[in-house]
Amino acid sequence: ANILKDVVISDDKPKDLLLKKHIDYLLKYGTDTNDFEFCFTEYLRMSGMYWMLTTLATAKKLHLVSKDQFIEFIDQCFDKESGGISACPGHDPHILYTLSAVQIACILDSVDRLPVEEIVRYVSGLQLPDGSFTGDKWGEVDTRFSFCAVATLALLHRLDRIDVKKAVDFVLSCQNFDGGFGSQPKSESHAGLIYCCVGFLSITGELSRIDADLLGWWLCERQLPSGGLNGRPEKLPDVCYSWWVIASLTMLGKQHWVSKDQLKRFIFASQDCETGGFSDRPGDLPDPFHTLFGVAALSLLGESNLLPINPTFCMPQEGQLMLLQAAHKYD
Ligand SMILES: COc1ccc(S(=O)(=O)N2Cc3cc(-c4ccc(C=O)o4)ccc3N(Cc3cncn3C)C[C@H]2Cc2ccc(O)cc2)cc1
Ligand SMILES: [Zn+2]
Repeated sequence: ANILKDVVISDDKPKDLLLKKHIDYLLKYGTDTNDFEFCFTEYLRMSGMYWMLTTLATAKKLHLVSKDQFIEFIDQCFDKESGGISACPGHDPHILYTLSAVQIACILDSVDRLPVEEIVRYVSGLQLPDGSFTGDKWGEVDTRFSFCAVATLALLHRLDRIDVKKAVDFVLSCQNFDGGFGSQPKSESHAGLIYCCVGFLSITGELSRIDADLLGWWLCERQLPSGGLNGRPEKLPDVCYSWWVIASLTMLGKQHWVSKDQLKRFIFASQDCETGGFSDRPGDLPDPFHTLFGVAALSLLGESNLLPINPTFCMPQEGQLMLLQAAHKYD
């Protein structure tokens, strides 16, 4: 008998969304600058800020933070020489953190305060002749960076500044026989990379190029008896995979292929009722990364009191954001 790796959810776990606790968890996070985890994650600080702000915006609590501190941080992380943005001052610029910074500026309605032309030059400079993208000057190629490139340029309305056709050809060359995608041609299918490639094809208007039924089947097979979703066969369920799989299925129009109620039960059970926040699975320590992806997945599943979130950009929908920002203006 094959040993199915899964978790058992004890009955004392939360059965609904403890939204107030998550807001308090995020607002408190990073106030204690000696906190071990806060220091350990300095190298991803810009992304950590995007994860926190997107959660607050989706919970309609953006008014609890002052936008200037975030815009100033982006300015301190802007690398004039390359036009790229780093995770924190003094670190090397990278496409991951350039996207996070542009997402933060969009959420705070401050795109006009970004060095747009320099950022566009940085991103388009990372495209290789075969259409693929490197993450930074050190040259690592990964389909994650193809997604970051088109997501950044689409948010700045500058998609015309790269060779989109070649970029699409490269991503399609990373499609596997199981319908999934990996980080490079011939790499193993993985839910996080499938999200990046489906998102990339959605932004470039080429979703019709993939076999949605074959990929939809691979994605809904990620659901386990606990209701949780894993990232690959034989792996444990994890809240962040809820987002990668559900966002991909939603973009493919097949969200109904997984059991929504069982998935919500797994996500609710992954909340920490003491400190607030979501962990990767019930009983583990929470972090801002899993807190965003737990709230974002619940938003896609129609949870009340949450703004609808865009499955491709993992940001509140444009219209909702403008309403929120308008309200923010008159605080
Ligand atoms: C705790 O160990 C890790 C391992 C990998 C990373 S990562 O930067 O390569 N990354 C994002 C990530 C972040 C956290 C985290 C803890 C505290 C904070 C503060 O904001 O953020 C935790 C995990 C994590 N991972 C690892 C992971 C998640 N679920 C299972 N695992 C093994 C994801 C990882 C890759 C990544 C995914 C999306 C993204 O936008 C950026 C990076 C970070 C911490
Ligand atoms: Zn995870």
